[in-house]
Amino acid sequence: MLRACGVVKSHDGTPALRGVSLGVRQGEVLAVTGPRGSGKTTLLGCLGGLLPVDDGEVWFDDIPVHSLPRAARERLRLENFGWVGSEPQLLPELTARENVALPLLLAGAGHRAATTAAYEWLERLDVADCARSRPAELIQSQRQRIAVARALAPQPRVVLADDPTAPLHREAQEQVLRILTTAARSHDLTLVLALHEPEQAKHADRVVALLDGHLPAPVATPVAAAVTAAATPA
Ligand SMILES: Nc1ncnc2c1ncn2[C@@H]1O[C@H](COP(=O)(O)OP(=O)(O)OP(=O)(O)O)[C@@H](O)[C@H]1O
Repeated sequence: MLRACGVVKSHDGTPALRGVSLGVRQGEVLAVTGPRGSGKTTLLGCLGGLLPVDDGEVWFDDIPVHSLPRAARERLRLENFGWVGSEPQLLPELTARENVALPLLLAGAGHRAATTAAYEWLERLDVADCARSRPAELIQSQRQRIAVARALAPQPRVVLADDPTAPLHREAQEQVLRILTTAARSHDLTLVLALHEPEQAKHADRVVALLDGHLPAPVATPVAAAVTAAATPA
């Protein structure tokens, strides 16, 4: 449902993607791993219509994202894509619950339905007791859980999560990744995760590794890797 074909993208002359092709199936959890600067954020930005590509194509179902004018790309993004960044970007003047309810209200939900759904997502993310607090009153890991709730609440078709566990300690990282992947599987969302730590990719159905803006070779899926490891004599 989401495809990049030979995508090339530079930032002010700095090459970030040098001809990347990959596809993501509906409902798939794909992890993109790679060292700092390998192009993960740029790839997610191009897939999600945040960044225009310099060359190549990006398709969302049968929609050519690469050739949409900016306003149409923006609309497509708002209607279909959720984004979780490595830094929670919440509106400071709104409470946690209002932050999560906002995209639902913007999509046309009634006030009561939006605030009820927002509270349920805050509960799932284990931050329901923060519902009435404003971001400045909360710690970074609580803000990040709220940002995850905000991305999931409208149940977009695709969630792009760029190093979503960066501000969290190890135990919370595990929990947030599990919530993201479980929500994806139970709601048939497509989830693309950019991850620094390759071991976090165990939550994904498939893993690809970016290096210097290239996708050198497919990496074994966690299942295939486990089978290979089991078949290899110690
Ligand atoms: N806004 C920008 N201006 C200039 N260069 C940029 C910009 N954003 C990214 N780059 C460069 O593009 C390349 C790819 O960066 P990108 O952020 O996509 O990689 P990444 O794998 O997500 O890195 P990180 O893990 O540090 O987030 C890097 O060389 C980076 O320095």
